Amino acid sequence: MPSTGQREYGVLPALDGALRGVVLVGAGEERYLDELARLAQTLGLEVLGEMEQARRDNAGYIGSGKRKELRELVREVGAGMVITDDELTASQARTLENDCDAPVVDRTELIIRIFHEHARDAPSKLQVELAELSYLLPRVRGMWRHLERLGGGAAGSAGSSGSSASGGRATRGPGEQQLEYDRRQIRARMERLKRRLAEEERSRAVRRSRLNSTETPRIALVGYTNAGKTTILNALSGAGRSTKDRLFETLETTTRLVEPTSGSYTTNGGDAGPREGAHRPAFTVTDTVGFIRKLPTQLVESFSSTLEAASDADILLLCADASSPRLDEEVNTVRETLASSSLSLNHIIQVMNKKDLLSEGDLTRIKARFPEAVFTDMHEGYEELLGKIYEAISSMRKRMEVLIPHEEYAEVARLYGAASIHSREERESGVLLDVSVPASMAGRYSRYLA
Ligand SMILES: Nc1nc2c(ncn2[C@@H]2O[C@H](COP(=O)(O)OP(=O)(O)OP(=O)(O)O)[C@@H](O)[C@H]2O)c(=O)[nH]1
Ligand SMILES: [Mg+2]
Repeated sequence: MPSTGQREYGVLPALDGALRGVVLVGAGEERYLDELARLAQTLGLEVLGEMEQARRDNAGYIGSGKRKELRELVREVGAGMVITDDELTASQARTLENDCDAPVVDRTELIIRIFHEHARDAPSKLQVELAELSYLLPRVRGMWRHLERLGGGAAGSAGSSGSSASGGRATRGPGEQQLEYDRRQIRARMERLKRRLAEEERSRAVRRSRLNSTETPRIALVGYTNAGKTTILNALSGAGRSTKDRLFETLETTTRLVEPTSGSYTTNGGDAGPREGAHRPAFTVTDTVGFIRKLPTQLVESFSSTLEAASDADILLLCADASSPRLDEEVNTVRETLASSSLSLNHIIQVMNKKDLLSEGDLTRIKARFPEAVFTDMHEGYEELLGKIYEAISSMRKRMEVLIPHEEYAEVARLYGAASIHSREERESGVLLDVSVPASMAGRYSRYLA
């Protein structure tokens, strides 16, 4: 198989350097070229032009007149590639490619490529490869030509024997037999990947059940891509996870333990700080893969761990980029996706991040619309957020005042880490504690009720 410069798990060839200048095309009532541009930039592409049409054309995405205009535009700005804001069928892509005389990449392929670039751990890589193959399968015929154009003639399709990958293919394309062979190879590879993912899923389920059996409250950070979830995880836990101004920077869930003394946050007295003798419980925070509107169905598997984390969580932090011009839609995309996966949304804390990018006027307006939200930025708001988290943890717990005899000190020690301790007082007969304990521990301590 010819070398395409792709990584070993890759299916789509690396984009040829000459194609890096692109023209974006959006058709239909819902068009989001600003977001498409950010997706393109995340891949290092340069947007040279844009074209929109309110009506979607069945044959070639945009109408035939527009396709001619597009051809002109592509030539005029010297673009190497066209990117559409919606997924195209193989025949729509072919029509558009022919008429505008440039390779066409649709929104789905673009997002899959970003996932490919950003996948770091083994499960993410498997999921991305599966997505690539399921995208490729119905497009095998067109792909030969498409891959060749994108990869500068060095295309090798997934699982292909490579026998027809050389010589003359540009004009003739592969024969029926070769196509059937390719499809069979792709399906076989997909089956293998699914089996491996199922194994991963089983071991993940074991890990989850182990985690779920502990008393430690679980918090999940979910939200639109680029909202600042990882930034908040780092701030709360002192983790040094990568945050970049790229879409889908995080492609794997990760869980950190936040202990009252850990992390880069400090409780410097003040109103939000705990009282004398008070002790806040530890909790775990899970960072997840971001959401996006019109999520390619091929990538749903990549979000399963996000949805799992969300459904396991006791408290959800819904993060939004408050400075986004499409704030409402982004909040709704996240809420609707969660609602449609029938999660119980008991404890939700809405976090409006990137407060520093808001004007006074916008801040006031958004506060009025989301009165319950906590506003954060890289410098402010984490104390308030922690306060809300502990409030939610307490509300899931039973508050009780207990007097534990000194000789049973081990029972006091057990409370630290698992319970919120609101106050502690040494008495002659023992330690008097005002605590909120997880419901599962309430029975154990009821014998000490003061
Ligand atoms: N100005 C400003 N930028 C922020 C703030 N929080 C995060 N950012 C930046 O926004 C970008 C995205 O932040 P991340 O924490 O990676 O966002 P994410 O939600 O984890 O994104 P994905 O993993 O891609 O879904 C980074 O460049 C951050 O530095 C903030 O409060 N203010
Ligand atoms: Mg992230």
